[in-house]
Amino acid sequence: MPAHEESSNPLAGERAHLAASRAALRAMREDVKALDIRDVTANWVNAAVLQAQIDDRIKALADLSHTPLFFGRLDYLHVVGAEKAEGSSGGVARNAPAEGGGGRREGERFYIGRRHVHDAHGDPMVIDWRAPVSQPFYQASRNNPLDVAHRRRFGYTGGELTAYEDEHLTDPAEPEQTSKLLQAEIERPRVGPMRDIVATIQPEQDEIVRSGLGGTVCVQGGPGTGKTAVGLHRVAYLLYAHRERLARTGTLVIGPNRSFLHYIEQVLPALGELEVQQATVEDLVAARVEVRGTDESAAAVIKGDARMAEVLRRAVRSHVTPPVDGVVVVRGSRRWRVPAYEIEEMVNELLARDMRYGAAHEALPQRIAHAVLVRMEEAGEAPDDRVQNAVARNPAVKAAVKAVWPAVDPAKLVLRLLTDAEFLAAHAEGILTGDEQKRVLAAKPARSVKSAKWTAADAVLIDEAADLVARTHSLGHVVIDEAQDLSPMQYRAVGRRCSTGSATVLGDLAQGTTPWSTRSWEQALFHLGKADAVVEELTAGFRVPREVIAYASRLLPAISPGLAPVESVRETPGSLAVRAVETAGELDPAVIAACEESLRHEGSIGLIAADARIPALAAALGAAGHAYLSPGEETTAASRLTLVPASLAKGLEYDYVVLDEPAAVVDGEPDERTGLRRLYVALTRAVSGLVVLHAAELPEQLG
Ligand SMILES: Nc1ncnc2c1ncn2[C@@H]1O[C@H](COP(=O)(O)OP(=O)(O)OP(=O)(O)O)[C@@H](O)[C@H]1O
Repeated sequence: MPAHEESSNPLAGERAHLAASRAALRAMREDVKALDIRDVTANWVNAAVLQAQIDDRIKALADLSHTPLFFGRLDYLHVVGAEKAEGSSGGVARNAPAEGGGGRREGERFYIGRRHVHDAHGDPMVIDWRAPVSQPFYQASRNNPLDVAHRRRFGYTGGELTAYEDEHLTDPAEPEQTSKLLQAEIERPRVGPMRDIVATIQPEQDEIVRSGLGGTVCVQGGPGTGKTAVGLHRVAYLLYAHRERLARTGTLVIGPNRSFLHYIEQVLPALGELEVQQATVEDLVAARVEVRGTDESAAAVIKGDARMAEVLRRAVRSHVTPPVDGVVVVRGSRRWRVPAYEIEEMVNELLARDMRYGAAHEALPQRIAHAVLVRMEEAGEAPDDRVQNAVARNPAVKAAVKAVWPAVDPAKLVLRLLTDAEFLAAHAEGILTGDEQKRVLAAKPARSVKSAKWTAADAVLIDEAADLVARTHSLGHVVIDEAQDLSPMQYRAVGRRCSTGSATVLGDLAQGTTPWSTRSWEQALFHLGKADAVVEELTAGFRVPREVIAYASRLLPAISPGLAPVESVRETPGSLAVRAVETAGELDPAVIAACEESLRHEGSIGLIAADARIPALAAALGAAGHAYLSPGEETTAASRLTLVPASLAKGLEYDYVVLDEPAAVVDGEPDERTGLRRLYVALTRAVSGLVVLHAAELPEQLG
């Protein structure tokens, strides 16, 4: 396009670049589809593997009509060095800026989007937001323009490019303004699953997203500060910057429950990342036993306490017994004897090493066999490796190992600890008080691993024991969302899944609602095995309107003294209404009326209530002819109302929230502080408006 056209009608110029980029993406896809792999693959296994990779690539190259191919543009002042321009996936979109009147080519222009697109010559048309050259799109400011003369943000309606917004960062005459496109993005109604925020990541969020793979980052942030969004974008970034390594080692996102995982599961695919596992902590540890029971909270707190790790370590090690007799191995006409004291030395040496119990169990027969071989050599024989292996498998050696260092079954071990008071006492001595021991002992001891009613906390203990026996496989990176709710033992379970990798820990101390919830991030990171992690804080709120967050923040002194309230970026006057009804009987009709009022607006509606109130409200909604969804079910334009038990509200958001009877939400928890925290979570789910309805008195802390 000629330069004069660009300057006289910028939108047309940008649309032309969009159309050309789309055509280029289509061509890239066609190229991959046309690949003929028959000649390059030697056998059908290779062919199948290659074909699967090609299919993934075709999927990744799809042009999604509702996700804009690019959302920003940077015009650099100078030519960008190759090392900065190149991300791990190769080239970058580099176009010469339209030549001005003098036709002088200066810096370079980059279009920034979700993925890399190049034209038929391999020249880039759109560059990935994760490439180093894209970072100034998020970070450049008037104070520090990072060599960017001109930043442009694009606005879309449907799939159409309809608006743009310019900042001339090096022009002192241009006044500073907040971006209307950012504001519009934040206020866009929230129908459907969680969306990516790639076009509007804020500078302090970007810093966390791009922090290196080597280190663990912990983010403390109040409701709606973008912790979940940041964690998911960080995975996408790491997969871009370290794709090969992470493809080998794997990545995992941990969330509090299934409905939450459903809510977030679309974000990574929208960013082109399909290979990230998602699970709850229960999913991770429940692979070994089926969880069918529940604990009293006092028992669960003790089982989740880090001291249990030491009890388990002692219990596992207690299986090692000093040898009484030596070993006599008979081979042919000869007998070889390894005396007890020598086996004891081997055992002591294995105990002194930082070795898994099971690995030592495997090593001991080889050590004994080696001692036998030494004797054979001394006697003039010339045994080889095969002889050593044969000796290691000799029944006498096996019997000795069984007596000295027997195999340990993790589930059986935990079952014994939880059912055999003497066994527990022997290993918990000096660690758990007598009272604590009584609390963890099962009321109705099960006979077998199969018949036991394992609880979630038991499964974590078994996982710990299993790790003492055999090292748990570590992934390359793990993101833990709503981390404040994990027990120390759960942190350990997650920590061993990233022992050789790194983690992103996301949470809010004020939203901890488990009896064992995190009191300080330093402690949590210690249990995770990442004590050297940095703790960052996010304070700008992108969800909850100012009035609503101010109301909810009245609870902070009671639930998390010392935490600063979130600074909302959203001024929405009239977003909060608190209404009292005279009698309990009037509550349900008033709640239904408030839902109907909210339904008149665009966007999703969440009716949040104490878990115990859900059946009554479900019936009332039904009687009034309103269909409703459960949390995690996707809202659509046709079906926008979700009935949310307070216990499942964490992490979710709705455009309009109707909150039923706060006192019942508080009373639904075992203690007042947990109740108020649950209420804080419920009060902070609304994007546009919150209506609080109550027949009972409001908790005084809200007063
Ligand atoms: N930079 C941003 N641009 C646009 N929207 C954003 C940005 N950051 C966060 N948001 C939006 O704000 C909302 C809240 O984000 P998110 O759920 O990640 O917050 P959170 O800190 O995890 O909240 P909670 O503590 O309640 O779980 C989401 O709708 C998210 O898309």
